[in-house]
Amino acid sequence: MRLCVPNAAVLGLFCRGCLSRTGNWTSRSFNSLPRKMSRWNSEEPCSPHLNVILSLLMSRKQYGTENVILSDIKKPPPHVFTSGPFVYADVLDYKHLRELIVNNRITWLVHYSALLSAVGEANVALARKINITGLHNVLDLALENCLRLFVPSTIGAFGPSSPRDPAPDLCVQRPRTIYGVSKVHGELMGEYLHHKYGLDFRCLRYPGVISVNTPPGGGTTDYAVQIFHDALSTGHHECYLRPDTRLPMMHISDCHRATVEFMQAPECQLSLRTYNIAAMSFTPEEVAQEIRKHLPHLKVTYNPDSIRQTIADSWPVRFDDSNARRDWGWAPAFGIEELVADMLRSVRDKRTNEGLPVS
Ligand SMILES: NC(=O)c1ccc[n+]([C@@H]2O[C@H](COP(=O)([O-])OP(=O)(O)OC[C@H]3O[C@@H](n4cnc5c(N)ncnc54)[C@H](O)[C@@H]3O)[C@@H](O)[C@H]2O)c1
Ligand SMILES: C[C@@H](O)[C@H](N)C(=O)O
Repeated sequence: MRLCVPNAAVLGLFCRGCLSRTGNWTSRSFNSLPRKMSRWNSEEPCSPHLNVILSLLMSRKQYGTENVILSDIKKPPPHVFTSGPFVYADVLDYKHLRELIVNNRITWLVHYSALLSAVGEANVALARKINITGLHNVLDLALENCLRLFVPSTIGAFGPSSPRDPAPDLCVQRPRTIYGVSKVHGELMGEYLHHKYGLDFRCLRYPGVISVNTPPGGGTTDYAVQIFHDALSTGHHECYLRPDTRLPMMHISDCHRATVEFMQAPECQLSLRTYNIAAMSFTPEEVAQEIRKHLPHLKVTYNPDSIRQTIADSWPVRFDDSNARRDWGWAPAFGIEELVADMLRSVRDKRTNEGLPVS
């Protein structure tokens, strides 16, 4: 049995076997790297993405190393490569994806590959290709091979005309980014194929995900990861959002647990195919204040970037996740205090292990 988690802009996992029947999960990440990640990704060509890597490693613990196949178009770091099956897979290469699914008897597919919000605006044609054409490939293959398919959506699937505080599961969705448009398209296509052909499509709208292993991927919420690295290196963070910009956020371990719990939930418990999940909402100033409880010297200056500020201003400030809580028992473990303490500990350990100074 194998679970495959393709990296939809983040993760690609293939899973051998059906979780519900066998308890085995195989994951693969299908990550295709935009040729021009320019200002966001340039210095981290080989870094693991938070969601993908962590999810994969944890999934492997739970479902068996050989049962989760990770994939990407980027070379993985050594510890990922040696942790279990890893294959090259481009979400735009339909024939190769099909070969991987057939040859490995994949039963679950987690599709993380995508270009995120800010980098998508910088390269709309590529974002359209990866986020929409890549998704169509994955949907077709899931249907053809009776796979259970997970595709993450995002707070970015909402726009300025959506209710923002809180945003419910079902409401007006008119996002103003190609990223958001592609995510709404994914939600609707998956739900259509579920209702028309019985595809076991499952989708969670993630808040901004925070992890020590996640390098900036060109998202609007990237600052909430970078601030921890800056706090422990230079002690100064320059934020590209205004200090009062409130956005929903989540610790990676809650994000991963939500995904696994949702994938394991019996179909009869699901009243929706796309759910919001929430944990906390904070502003740059609030997270800086919480960090200062541990590192009083942290200095934050603000230099709003018009593209990312406009995107953030169009997104929800809070998510209503009451349907996920009611239907399949979703409950986050991390609030802002726990998140900040854990991130500072993890970033400190990472820097120490890499021989870097810690401020
Ligand atoms: N990180 C977050 O805060 C967040 C929030 C909400 C939703 N999500 C969703 O989670 C998923 C992962 O996000 P992330 O933060 O890890 O993004 P990321 O930018 O860090 O990773 C994207 C991955 O996609 C891969 N990729 C790009 N083109 C590909 C192709 N042609 N074939 C295969 N792989 C390709 C890249 O190599 C990269 O590893 C995305 O679908 C994103 O929309 C992320
Ligand atoms: C929110 C999410 O989808 C992603 N982190 C972004 O900012 O684009």
